[in-house]
Amino acid sequence: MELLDGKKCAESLVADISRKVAGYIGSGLRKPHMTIILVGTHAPSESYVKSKIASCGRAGFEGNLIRLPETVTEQELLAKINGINNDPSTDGVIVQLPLPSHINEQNVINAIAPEKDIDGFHPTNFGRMALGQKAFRPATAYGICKLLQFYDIPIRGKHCVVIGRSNIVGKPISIMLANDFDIGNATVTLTHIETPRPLLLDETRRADIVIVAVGIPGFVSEDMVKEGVVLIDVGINRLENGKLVGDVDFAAVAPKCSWITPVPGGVGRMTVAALMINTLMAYENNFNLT
Ligand SMILES: Nc1nc(=O)c2c([nH]1)NC[C@@H]1CN(c3ccc(C(=O)N[C@@H](CCC(=O)O)C(=O)O)cc3)C=[N+]21
Repeated sequence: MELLDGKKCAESLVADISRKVAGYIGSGLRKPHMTIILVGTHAPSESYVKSKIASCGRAGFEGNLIRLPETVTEQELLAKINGINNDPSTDGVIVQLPLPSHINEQNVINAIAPEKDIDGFHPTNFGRMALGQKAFRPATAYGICKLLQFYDIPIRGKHCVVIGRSNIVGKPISIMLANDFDIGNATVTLTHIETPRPLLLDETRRADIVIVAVGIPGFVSEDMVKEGVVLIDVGINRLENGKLVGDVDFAAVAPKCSWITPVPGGVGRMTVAALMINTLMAYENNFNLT
């Protein structure tokens, strides 16, 4: 069993980005600029936002955090986004999810200018991604692709089983793995929490690569996978004792895997790295650098 080390891979990608940025700044351009909007004070969001801002610092980006109160109205939030859309000093914007229940998340995502949507959540980017056009790829799915590439994990011709059908992870990663223009050309089954158990087991036990994003600690047990599987754990679950765990019963399942992502230090790190890649792309688009 070997670890797919998201921390190491992310650090290497951010080092590449910072070299490019140093070159751009050396030629007189401003820094790439990521803006994050955080509504309220949801504790996990605070921690994710902190790691994004820290990553901006390491890459030579400007990262700024706009805090809005929990009580902000949808209209006020949309107005703020509109202001950032029209501000040429910001290349990319993230509205940290989840939002308070009185705000419709899809309305907010739809309000972000597609050319600043470094999360890759806007329908325009999702559609362009699915169709093989230039797009911001959804950051977690893109980060997983980068991690598989970094470790030279073969994808072509493999049987991949994705568990979880969210718009931000399960759906896009299943498309990207199957596409012939991403890292793709895999054969993919998209399963989810309502997949009948026997059908789910049939799929996961045959899978060469399993990607799980359901948000349930210990969901993937040892009996669900075959010997030598590549296991990508997207879950981030905080237990009552404060420990961070994924969706895989790591101690029991890891010995069966050829490769597995740890939590922490796996996919979470890659999500942040992918956001940095997307921000650099937004910046390069703005300055016609590629
Ligand atoms: N608009 C939006 N874009 C996002 O990209 C987004 C979001 N909303 N909402 C929440 C999820 C989650 N997410 C993570 C980011 C970093 C880590 C990360 O760095 N995790 C560290 C540990 C973090 C810790 O210790 O708490 C690790 O896994 O090693 C994890 C998860 C981004 N998300």
